[in-house]
Amino acid sequence: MQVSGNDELADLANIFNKVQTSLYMHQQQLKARVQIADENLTKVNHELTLRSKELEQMVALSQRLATTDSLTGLHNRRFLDENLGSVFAQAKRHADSLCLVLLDVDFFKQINDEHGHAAGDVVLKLLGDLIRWNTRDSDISARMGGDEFAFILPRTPAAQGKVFAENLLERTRSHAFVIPNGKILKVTLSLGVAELSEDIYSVEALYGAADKALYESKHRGRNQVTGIHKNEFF
Ligand SMILES: Nc1nc2c(ncn2[C@@H]2O[C@H](COP(=O)(O)OP(=O)(O)OP(=O)(O)O)[C@@H](O)[C@H]2O)c(=O)[nH]1
Repeated sequence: MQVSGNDELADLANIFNKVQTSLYMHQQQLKARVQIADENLTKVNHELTLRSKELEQMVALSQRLATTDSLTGLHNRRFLDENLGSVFAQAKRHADSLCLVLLDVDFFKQINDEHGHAAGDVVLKLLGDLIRWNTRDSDISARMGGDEFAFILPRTPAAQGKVFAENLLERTRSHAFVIPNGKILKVTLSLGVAELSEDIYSVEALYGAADKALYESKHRGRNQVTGIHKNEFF
């Protein structure tokens, strides 16, 4: 506001101008503060996004670790058990075929006793690699503990399940297992293959059948595959 003269009106105009200037400065300061706050908020948002991505990755990693066998890198018993229930229910509902295969290394205790626990571990790890190379992505392979492994083969009838097990046995027995002292070991397996049939109503019954077939392979002299269908070995 233009100020001229020296009367009360001029005083008022001077006061008005001072107030206006002060308001303007306050406004500029506020603007600067808002801008800083905005920038800080953007930084915090960015940081939050990074942190939540890290958290997601950590959750995924811990889930993977909880369902992975650390020695072989295959799935563990927990993963297989968690999945068998739903695969079993789906196969029953859609009348699909399904095989459960159980595998046990022959005379594994002898390998440990003769060559040491570390050599036994190497054999299990190499067997894990053979298993990984010889199973389909749609199948589930797991180390159940010790020298025992299991496989869920969805949409697989008994005859095909047996071929899968026999191929794995053949590849294992023709493989040279090199242990840390440089020696080469030959390894054989016993396997049991159970097919889901009308007389099997539960996951436990399917396990029981596969276990019975595996035991039969051991009983018949190991280094072989036994199938079971409706309580008959084949
Ligand atoms: N190296 C190693 N050995 C293990 C591990 N877990 C279990 N074992 C050993 O695996 C051996 C399993 O032997 P068994 O299955 O009882 O018997 P086996 O000698 O394989 O005999 P059959 O199965 O009857 O042919 C035991 O000596 C266990 O101590 C492991 O993570 N690493």
